[in-house]
Amino acid sequence: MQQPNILLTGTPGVGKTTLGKELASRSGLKYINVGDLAKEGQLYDGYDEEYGCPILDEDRVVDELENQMKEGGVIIDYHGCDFFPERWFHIVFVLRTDNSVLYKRLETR
Ligand SMILES: Nc1ncnc2c1ncn2[C@@H]1O[C@H](COP(=O)(O)OP(=O)(O)O)[C@@H](O)[C@H]1O
Repeated sequence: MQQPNILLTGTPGVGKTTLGKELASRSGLKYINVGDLAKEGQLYDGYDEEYGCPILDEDRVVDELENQMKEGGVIIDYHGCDFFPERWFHIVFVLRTDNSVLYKRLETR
């Protein structure tokens, strides 16, 4: 039977990376941080001057991940989710935390 694909999404600082890595180490599933993947492969399409960050090339990210997602057993970590094909995931977790907690966490970034 194919192993599940899991999406962990939610606002930055909410705990996706922490949970994703822990889950991967306990389950043997593969953890993929989309931000890191984009950085490694330079999967960008321009630069956002307003936010001061590169713009993710969503189509190239999807192409890059397609084969692994077909195989299964992948935990995806990303704060966005609207550009991922729905068919990829067996379950989606939207992590949430109190805004005051989040604020303190993001202050240190
Ligand atoms: N369940 C948790 N309880 C307390 N602190 C947490 C928890 N999950 C994550 N953190 C802390 O919050 C910060 C942000 O977590 P991180 O996993 O990097 O979030 P994200 O990947 O969503 O940006 C880190 O300092 C981490 O140690």
